[in-house]
Amino acid sequence: FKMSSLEVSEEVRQYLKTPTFDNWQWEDAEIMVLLQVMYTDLDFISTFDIELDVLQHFLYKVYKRYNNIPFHNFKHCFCVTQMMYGLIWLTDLRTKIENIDLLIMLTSAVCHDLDHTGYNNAYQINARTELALRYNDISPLENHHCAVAFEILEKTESNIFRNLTTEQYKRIREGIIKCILATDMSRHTEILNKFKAILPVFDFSNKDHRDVLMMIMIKVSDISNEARPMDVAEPWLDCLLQEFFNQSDMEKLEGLPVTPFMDRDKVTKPSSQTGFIRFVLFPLFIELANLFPCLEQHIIDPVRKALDYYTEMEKALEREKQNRTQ
Ligand SMILES: COc1ccc(NC(=O)[C@H](C)Nc2nc3c(cnn3-c3ccccc3C)c(=O)[nH]2)cc1
Ligand SMILES: [Zn+2]
Repeated sequence: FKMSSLEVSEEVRQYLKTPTFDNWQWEDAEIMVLLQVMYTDLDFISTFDIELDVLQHFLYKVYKRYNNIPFHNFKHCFCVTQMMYGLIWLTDLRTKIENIDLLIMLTSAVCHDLDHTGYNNAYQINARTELALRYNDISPLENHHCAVAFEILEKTESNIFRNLTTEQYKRIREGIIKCILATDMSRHTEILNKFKAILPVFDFSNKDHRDVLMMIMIKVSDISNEARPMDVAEPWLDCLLQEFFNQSDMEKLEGLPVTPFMDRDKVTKPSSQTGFIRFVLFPLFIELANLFPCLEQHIIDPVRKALDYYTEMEKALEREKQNRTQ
């Protein structure tokens, strides 16, 4: 199935800018074209002199370097990139920050989980894997995702930045490293607190402020499944738990410490989500909505609905358990 970017209707181009976009309706080949459309519709092709065949080469190399695992696969890369793309349009960010920072944000989202193996940093460190050894236990996965991104960009035929100045390339490389490394959830509180501290005096002309905002935006995009309609979000939770259970099964086999929220004998779907939404998702989304109030209706209201849905499911499970024990 070959869908050239010319065949994407105006209706799909508009739908692609909304957080309700349903990734499950599209095949990988179509998703490749939708990613291309994002670079085109943000005017990156003309602004940064990106040749279409180089962009296609880049996206194809990226596609090949994502693995066939339940959650951190190419479809996740698309969801994160599509959410980032939607946020850029919803917040009208193009009028607030430079194009080169938008290019950094979109490209970071595309590359942010490259060659993820389905085993998180805790596993890499506990199992003393090659990645943990190579990166001295410091965000081994995120360092690897970023290194793979620049391996792809080193090749002329897939280097979408090849027509930029050395200065521009240096700035893009610094920005992509910052954004991808920020997706390590062990740094969640550090980054959120930095953002909270500058919010009252946020200044778009301050580079440090923009850097923190870019990290917050990729973090929001990365864990934003529950901001999507339930029939788009729920399958993602099944995929996530599948990957988590694969890891905890392996940890049990290898006698390694097991993370509680990954243990199939301890986790239920509602229990993993109600805590995550209340203590991780809401605080993060609320801070971003403090800067862009329009996001309240687009990403906070849907998450409130998701919390109600999982809270109800949790109560139903509780009632069922009590009936069984009586
Ligand atoms: C502070 O570090 C954390 C905090 C929470 C979690 N994960 C959870 O609480 C549970 C398993 N739920 C969850 N985790 C999620 C979601 C989306 N991404 N995501 C995720 C995936 C891989 C690694 C980390 C996270 C947060 C989601 O909708 N739910 C994982 C890491
Ligand atoms: Zn991710």
